[in-house]
Amino acid sequence: MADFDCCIIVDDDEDILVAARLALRGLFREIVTVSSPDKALAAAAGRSPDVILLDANFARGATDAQEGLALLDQLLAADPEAIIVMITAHAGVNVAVDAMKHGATDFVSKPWENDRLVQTVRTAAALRRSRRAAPAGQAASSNGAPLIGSAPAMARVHSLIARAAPTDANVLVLGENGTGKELVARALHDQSLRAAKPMVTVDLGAIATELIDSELFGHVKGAFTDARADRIGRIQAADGGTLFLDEIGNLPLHLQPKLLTALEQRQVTPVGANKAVPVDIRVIAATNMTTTMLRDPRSFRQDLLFRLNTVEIDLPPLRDRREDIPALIDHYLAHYAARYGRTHSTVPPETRAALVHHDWPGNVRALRHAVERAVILAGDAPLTPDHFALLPNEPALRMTTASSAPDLNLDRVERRLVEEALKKHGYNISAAAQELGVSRAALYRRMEKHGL
Ligand SMILES: Nc1ncnc2c1ncn2[C@@H]1O[C@H](COP(=O)(O)OP(=O)(O)OP(=O)(O)O)[C@@H](O)[C@H]1O
Repeated sequence: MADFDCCIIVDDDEDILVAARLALRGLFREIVTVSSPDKALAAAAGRSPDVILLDANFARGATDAQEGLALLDQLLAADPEAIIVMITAHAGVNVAVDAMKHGATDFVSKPWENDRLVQTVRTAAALRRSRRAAPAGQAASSNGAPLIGSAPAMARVHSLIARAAPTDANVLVLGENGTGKELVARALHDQSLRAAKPMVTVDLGAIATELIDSELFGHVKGAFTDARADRIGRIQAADGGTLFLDEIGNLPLHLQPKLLTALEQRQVTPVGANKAVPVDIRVIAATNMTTTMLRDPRSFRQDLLFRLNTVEIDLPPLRDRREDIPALIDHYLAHYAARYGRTHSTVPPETRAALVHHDWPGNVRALRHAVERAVILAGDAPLTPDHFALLPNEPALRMTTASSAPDLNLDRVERRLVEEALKKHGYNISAAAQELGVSRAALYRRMEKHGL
């Protein structure tokens, strides 16, 4: 089941169109490729795509991205909510910065790694989805999805967001996977004085360790074997706006002093460059590390922590705020019923009780997936706990026992393995993905598939 509806890819290079289509086909029900700028507007107008992947340069040999930026402006004028990811290439480092300033959501540099392309586009598409999901007036942020929750711990979160957002203070968001850390980051940015500028996300759990340095700080041509062109770092791309460092706990210890220096001196030096570039950013970081792990200097430098956590927002796990579960169910029920053309408007009381009683180790993300799955499976019949495929609260998962024949159903075995890996690693997605031998993005796909 593809996660999103439609992606439009605009590029004059057939090879890029084919490569991008192949890489992204698992994410979208429909992928439309367009090879000339003049057809892009019509393609977008008719479809309301989740993401438009847009090449910066069309005219052969052009590197100044004028055509791409002009088209970016036109697409955004036609749909100010459009989510556009710019494809930048041999162009100077400024193209990515310019694109973000013109309103692009993100950028990918050619040649890309498929996993990274998928991750970037998935994040962008999720942003589009959350913008659409926000009913007018309910949004916690000007254009983000609503952060639902009125339990006392959430009231504190809302109040901290409101107070911290308009300041330039760095914010550290703590919480288990799926508790809404990214949503909080988005709300902070949207309610900040930097809202009109980009929020650039770096998911440190999704980038291979050896690439983090150049991803954050950029590099100059020739800095290392694969550095065939200058590449802008994400810190620089966030200039004027917000840098969201997701899964900051995955920042390798040896790069922590470099980030600290960049934050203190407000400048970055791309790998291989001899000149620093000034940057003006506000940093929001998030992690699922426990406070104890975070305060352990063997895993995290305390001086960097001190820089990042001027304000700390602690998101409670869903099992500690069960009173919010009914509102979350209703919200996602309305959302998915509309999406799949179903008539469900409520969840019967006994089903609701089972959902409130469930521990939700995957937190709100898992609840959201469970509701989507139930809406799909139930058709127009009343929703029962079975439709939500809840696993017992106390895990008693056994692969096989001597007395029972092994269950070799591939789908169920996969679900069990994913579930076991998640539990073993306390729902740390990066660690579970590593143990399973798949990328983080691939693990997310399987979690969604199995409603975990
Ligand atoms: N309070 C909430 N109200 C509505 N939806 C929520 C809430 N919290 C989380 N969600 C939804 O749950 C999903 C996961 O949220 P999000 O990505 O922000 O979590 P996260 O803590 O950043 O997860 P991870 O650590 O795994 O990256 C998203 O689809 C988000 O919209």
